[in-house]
Amino acid sequence: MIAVRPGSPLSGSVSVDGSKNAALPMLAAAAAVRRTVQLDNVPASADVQSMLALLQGAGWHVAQAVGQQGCLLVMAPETPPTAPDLGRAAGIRASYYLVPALLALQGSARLPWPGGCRIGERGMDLHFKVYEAFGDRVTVQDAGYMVEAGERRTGVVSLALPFRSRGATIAAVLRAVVSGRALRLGLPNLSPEVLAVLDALSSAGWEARVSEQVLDLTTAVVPAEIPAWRVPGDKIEAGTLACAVAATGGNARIEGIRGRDLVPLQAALQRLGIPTSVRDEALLVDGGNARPTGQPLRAIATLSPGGLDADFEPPLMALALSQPGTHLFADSINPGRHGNLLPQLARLGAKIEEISPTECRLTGPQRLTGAGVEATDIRTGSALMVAALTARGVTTLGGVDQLRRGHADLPGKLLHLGADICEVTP
Ligand SMILES: CC(=O)N[C@H]1[C@@H](OP(=O)(O)OP(=O)(O)OC[C@H]2O[C@@H](n3ccc(=O)[nH]c3=O)[C@H](O)[C@@H]2O)O[C@H](CO)[C@@H](O)[C@@H]1O
Ligand SMILES: C=C(OP(=O)(O)O)C(=O)O
Repeated sequence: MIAVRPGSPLSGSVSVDGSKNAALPMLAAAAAVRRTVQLDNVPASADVQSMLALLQGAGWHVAQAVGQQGCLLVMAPETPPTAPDLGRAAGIRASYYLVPALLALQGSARLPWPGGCRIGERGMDLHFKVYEAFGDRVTVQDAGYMVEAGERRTGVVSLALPFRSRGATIAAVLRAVVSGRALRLGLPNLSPEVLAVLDALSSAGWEARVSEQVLDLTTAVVPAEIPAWRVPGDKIEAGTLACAVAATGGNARIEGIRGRDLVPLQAALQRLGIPTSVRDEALLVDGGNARPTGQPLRAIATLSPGGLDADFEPPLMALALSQPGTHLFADSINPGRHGNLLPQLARLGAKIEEISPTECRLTGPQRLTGAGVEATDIRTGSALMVAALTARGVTTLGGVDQLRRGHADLPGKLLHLGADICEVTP
């Protein structure tokens, strides 16, 4: 468990780790290109460890660079292992990113339904449409699904998604990579995580052109040198730390980010009257000079390019509890998220009006009181830590394994900024 008590305003500098949600598809992309790839800034979060174990279980060799934390070499197997071990696939959502690499390696991919955060129904129908567009055969069973590679074909594969699914966009891109075919994908997801994969592939012989409506992927000259990819800094970890700093009225420098990934989060903080700026890959949060506006925050999760990532919504909700105004929150992308988060915030005394299972409204500032709470998913855990920093008394957070799935050490980073936080054994 983690125990959190309110204390002085957070201050100082802290660096974020690489993004878990960018590292996962980048590792799958490294597997899909079937050549040695170097990846840097790979976070040590539990889901990333599971992905590495899956790659190794399927025959890839993963070598840790000596003395360089977070720097890995991913090397493709010549032949598939006789008994692949994909036992951890049900534990993470992103196991589905491995389908294209497995098709290239062994002609089929049999996987359990993806796990990850329990935040509502999480379909794979669009992934299956992608594979069928490439001529693959998909079979679904109670426990999971199987994709079998169709006959080798040539020519451009053209399809349009009905909505901008991040997972289905990555599936289409990586399936194109392993088949060596060009892709024209309508209504792609253009989140920083997808763009990070496209950027990485550009150093491995693929060229992507994107507009809001279409993603075109074509082959280009394959460079001889080993592609070296860098996982972008975790925008969600940075946003969570920014909310924590702002909630305590502190000033801090959050390093290791790309400014463009944080624009929607900065817009939300600005609306609340909390000044932020980006300089030299650092987000500066000036909570000490906040001028609360009392304006309503509208934190609506969206898959649209440049919109608010769903994973920013929980820490913003925790912050908004301390900010004047009536604030609205919605996440229809992850329909079970509010069902996890709201009851836990209620244990701290938060009064939140549920308009529907995916929309809610709250009026701040509210006085919270420490209590025993549970991290029922990654972002519920991190949001509860933000809320606990302003709650009177001690908050104990259980379910820390959930938190660690997404962040190698979020409590350590808060501690570094001066939070009164420690691990306790119940
Ligand atoms: C590992 C990872 O990066 N997870 C992120 C990813 O999740 P995830 O991979 O679920 O994101 P998608 O954009 O693919 O899915 C969005 C929604 O569409 C649904 N859907 C998706 C594909 C499909 O074939 N059928 C279908 O119904 C999903 O169940 C989900 O409700 O993006 C979410 C939205 O930004 C984030 O909250 C998650 O943290
Ligand atoms: C929902 C998340 O992850 P996953 O999709 O892997 O469950 C998350 O990162 O908050």
